[in-house]
Amino acid sequence: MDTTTLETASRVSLDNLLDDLRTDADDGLSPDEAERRLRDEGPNELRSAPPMPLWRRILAQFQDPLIYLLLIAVAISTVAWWIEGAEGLPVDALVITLVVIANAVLGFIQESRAEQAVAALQAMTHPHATVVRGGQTTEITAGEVVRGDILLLSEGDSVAADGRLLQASALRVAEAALTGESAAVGKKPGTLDGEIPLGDRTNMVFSGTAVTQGTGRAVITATGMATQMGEVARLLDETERDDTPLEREIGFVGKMLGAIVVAIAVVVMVTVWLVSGVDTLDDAVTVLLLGVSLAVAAVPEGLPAILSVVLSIGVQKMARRDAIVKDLGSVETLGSASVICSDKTGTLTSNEMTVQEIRTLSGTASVTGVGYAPDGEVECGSEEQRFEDELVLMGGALSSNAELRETDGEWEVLGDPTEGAFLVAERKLGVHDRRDNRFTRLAEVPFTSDRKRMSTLQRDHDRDEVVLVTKGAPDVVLERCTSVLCGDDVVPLTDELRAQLSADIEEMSGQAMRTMGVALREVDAGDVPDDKGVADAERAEDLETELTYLGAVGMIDPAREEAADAVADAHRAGIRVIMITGDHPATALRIARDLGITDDDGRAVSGVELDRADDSTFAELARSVNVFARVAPEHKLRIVDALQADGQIVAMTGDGVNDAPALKSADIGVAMGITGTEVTKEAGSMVLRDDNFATIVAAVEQGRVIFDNIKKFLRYLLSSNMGEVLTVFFGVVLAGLIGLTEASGAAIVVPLLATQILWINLVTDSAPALALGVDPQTDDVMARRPRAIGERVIDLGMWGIIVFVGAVMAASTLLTMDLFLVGGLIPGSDDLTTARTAAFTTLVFAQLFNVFSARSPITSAFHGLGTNRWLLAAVAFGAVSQVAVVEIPLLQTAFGTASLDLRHWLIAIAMASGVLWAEEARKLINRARHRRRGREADKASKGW
Ligand SMILES: Nc1ncnc2c1ncn2[C@@H]1O[C@H](COP(=O)(O)OP(=O)(O)OP(=O)(O)O)[C@@H](O)[C@H]1O
Repeated sequence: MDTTTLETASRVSLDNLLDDLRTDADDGLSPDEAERRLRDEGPNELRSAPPMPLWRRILAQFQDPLIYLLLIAVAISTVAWWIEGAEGLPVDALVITLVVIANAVLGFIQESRAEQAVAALQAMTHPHATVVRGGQTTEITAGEVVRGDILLLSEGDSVAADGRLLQASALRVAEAALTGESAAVGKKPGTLDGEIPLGDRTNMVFSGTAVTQGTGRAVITATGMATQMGEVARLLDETERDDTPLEREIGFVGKMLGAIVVAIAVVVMVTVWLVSGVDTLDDAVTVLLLGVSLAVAAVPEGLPAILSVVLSIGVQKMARRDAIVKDLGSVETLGSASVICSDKTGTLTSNEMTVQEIRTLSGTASVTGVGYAPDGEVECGSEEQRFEDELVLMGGALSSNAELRETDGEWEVLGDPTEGAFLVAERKLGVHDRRDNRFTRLAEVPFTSDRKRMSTLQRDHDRDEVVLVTKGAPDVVLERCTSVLCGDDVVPLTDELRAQLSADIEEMSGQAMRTMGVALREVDAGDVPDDKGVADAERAEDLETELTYLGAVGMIDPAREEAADAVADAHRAGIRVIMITGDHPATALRIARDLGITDDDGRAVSGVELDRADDSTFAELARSVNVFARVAPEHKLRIVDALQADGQIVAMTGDGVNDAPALKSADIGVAMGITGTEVTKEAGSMVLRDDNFATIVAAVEQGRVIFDNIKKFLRYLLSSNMGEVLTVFFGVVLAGLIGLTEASGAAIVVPLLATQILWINLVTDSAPALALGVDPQTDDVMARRPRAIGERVIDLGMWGIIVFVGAVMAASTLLTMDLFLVGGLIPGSDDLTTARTAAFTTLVFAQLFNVFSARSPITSAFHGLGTNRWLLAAVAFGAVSQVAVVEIPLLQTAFGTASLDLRHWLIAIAMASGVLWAEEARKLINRARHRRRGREADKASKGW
C-alpha cells in the first residue's frame, strides 16, 4: 500500500483507495499483476517468527535427555581410554559419537519428511477465497490473496485478508477473534470519519473473522502480517507445533527411563564396588564403563523419530480414506472417541432429494421418477389441486438459489439439493418457463439453520404486484401463516385446518420424508425495498408474517448405502451414535430407526424441548436419547458440553458457520469437506472429503490401528531395552557363575559392550520397529470398547509383558554366554570375545524373533505371518546387519566382535528363539483367560 495504512483504510474515499491500490472495482487485478504482487509482497500468511534455520533444527535433535546421557557416556569412555594409557583410538567413544550423530541425522531426515507429509495434507484443508481477477470469478487459496484483489464474501466464509467493502447485502461478520465481541457486526460500504475503534469500522472486513450472514464484495487493503490479525499474531509464535499427549507421554517414559538408569547404574556400581572391591585403576574404569553400558542399554534412542514417522504415515493413510486429520494429536483422540454426534442430511443420507408428494388442502399428489432427471409426472386429482400444486412448486423454485443443469443427457443440481428438488418437480409439472417469465427477484432473506426458512421478494409481472415467497421447515412456515390457499381462493387458517395440515406434515415425516412448506403474501408497494439486489433484507424479514400457506412437499433423501453398516460397526466398537439434525423429528426418527441409531422404543427430542430442559434434565436427555431433531446449532454446543461432563470423548460433525463453536468444543470436530463452510473447516480437527458418516467410523478404526501399532513398537523396543538392562545387570552380578570372571581374569567384567548395545538399539531394532508402526490390523480393533482417556499407553499389563520378554531375552543371552565360556558345553570356544559375540548375536536374534510376537499381546505370532512384507524385509535387514558386524573385520574392531562358525550361529539363533516360544505359551494362557472373561462380558454388555 502506498499511502493507505491500516488506520486510514476506512477513511479515504473509495475512488482514492482503488487508485492507490491500482485496481478496478469490477474487474479486479489482472492475473499477471496478482502474480507479480504475490511474488513481491509474499503470501498472505501469518508468520511471526522466521522459520528455524537448518542447523538449529539439526541441533534440536540433540536436545534430548537421552542424548545427554549418551554424551556423558562418551566422556566417560574417553576418560577411561585416557586412564588406560591412551593407546590407539578411543574406539568406544568414537563409535558412540558416530552412532549418536547418525541417529540425530536420521531422526532429522525422518522427522522432516514426516512433517512435510503432514504439512502437505494440512494444505488440503487450507481455506479458500473467491476473488475477481481479470473480470473472472476465481477460487484461490487464501494464501494467494494480494492487495488490490476484489474479494467476494458469502455466509460461512472466513475473511482471507483485510478489505474495504464495495458492496454488502445483509452482511454480518463475527469478529470475536479480533475484538472479543461475540455478537456478529453488521457491515455496509461507506466512508468513515475520524479515529474509529476497530470494532466500529463497519465499512471494513478483517482477516480471520467469519461471515455469519449475507454477501459482500471488498477490495483487499492489507494481507498477511500487515493485517489487523497480523498485529495480534506478531505477539504469538504460531510456527511451533505442540506435542501431542502421546508424544508427551513417550517423552515422559524416556525421562523416567533415564532416571531409572542413573539409579540402577549407581546401585550396580556401588554394589560391585562393595562386593568385588575395586582395587585397581582398571577396575575403576570397568565400573564406569558398566554405568555407560547400562545407560546405553536402557535408553530407546530411536523412539521419538519412529513415533513421528508412524503418526505421519497414519494420517496419510487416513487421508487416502477421505479423512484429513489436521493435527497429529487427533489421531489418538479418534481412537478413544466414545460418542459420534452426526448430522443427518448428507452425512447419514445421500443428500439427493427427490420430491415424492405434494400435500395441499385439496389433497395429495404423488410425484413419480427418481434422481434429478425431470422424467416423471405429478399426479394431481383435480384442477383445483393442480393449481395449488403449481403454486407450491413455483414458490419453492422462486425461493431457491440452486440451478438445474443438463450436460450430455446427465442432469445435475448446482447448489442446495433441497432447492434443486423443487426445480426438478416443477419441470415435471411443466411450469418452469411460465415462472421464469412471470417473476423478477427483488431481494432475498437467506436460509440459515437458525431461521429454518428462506424468503424472496418477487415482482409478479402478470398481476403487477410484489409478493414475498417463503419456503422452509413446514412447521416453522405454518406458524407464520394466517390463511391458506384453497383452489384459487384464500381462506382463513382455522385451528381445525392448522391441525389437519400439521397432521399431513407429520404423516409424510413419519415416512422418513424431508418436508418443506411454501407460503406467500402480497406486499405493499411502500414496503418494497427499491434498490434491486441489495435490498434491506432485515426489513424483508419483518414481512414474513401473516402468510398464506400454499402446501408442503415431501422429499425422499435415501440413507447412504454404507451408513447402516457403519453405525453397526460403531456400536460394535462401543461407540454411541447420536443424530443431531435440523430436520423434522418424525423424519429424523424414521431414518435413525432404519439405520439402527435408535431402537423402536427410542424417541426424538426437539430443540424446543431442549430449550425447556433445566441442566439436570438436559444432562439426562444427552445421556439417554440418540435423536435430536429441529435443533439449532447452539444446541449442538450444549449437547457436546453435557456429554463431555458425563466423561465421554465426543466427535461432532458440522457444516454451517454456526456449528464452529460446537466443533471447537468437541474432542474431535469433524467438518464437512463438500458442504462445509470455510469457517467450519477451520474449526474442525478433521475434514471429511466425502461428507460421509462411514468415513468417520473408518477414521476411528484407523486411529485405533495406529494406536495399536504404536503400542506394538513400544512393546518391541522397550522389551529390547529391558533385555539389555537385565543382561548387563545379571551378567555382572552372576559373572562368577557364568564364567565371565574366569575368562576375563578381572574382578569386574561387562557382559556386553556399550557399543554392541547401541548397535542393537539403533541398527537392528529400528527397521523392525518402523515396520511394526505400519502393521496391518492384527487384532480386531473394532471389537473393543474405546480407550479411556487418561489410560496410559504403556499400562501395567504392557509393562508386565515388557519385563517378561526382557527377562527371557536376558536369560537366553546369558545362558548362551555360559555355554561358550569355560566349563560350558561348547568345546573350543571359551575365549571371551567369541562368547560375547555369541551372546550379542543371541540378543539381536531374540529381538528379531520378538518382532513377530510384539504384533499382538494375545494373537499367536504365526497368525498372518506374511501379511506385513515390510516386517519380513526389516527382519532380513536386521539379520544381514548382524552377520556384517560379526564377520567384517573393520566392524569387528569397532564393535569388539569375533567371527563365529556356522555351528555357533545356529546355537545363538536357537537360543534366541526361546523368547518366541515363551511368548506363545504366555499368549495361549492369556487367550484362554480372555475367552472366559469375554463370555462373562458378553452377558454384561447386552445391557447397553
Ligand atoms: N434451502 C433451504 N431453504 C429453506 N428451508 C430449508 C432449506 N434447507 C433446509 N431447510 C429447512 O430447514 C430445516 C433445517 O435445516 P438444516 O440445514 O439445519 O438441517 P438439515 O439439512 O435438515 O439436516 P442436518 O442438520 O442433519 O444437516 C430443514 O429440515 C428444512 O425443513
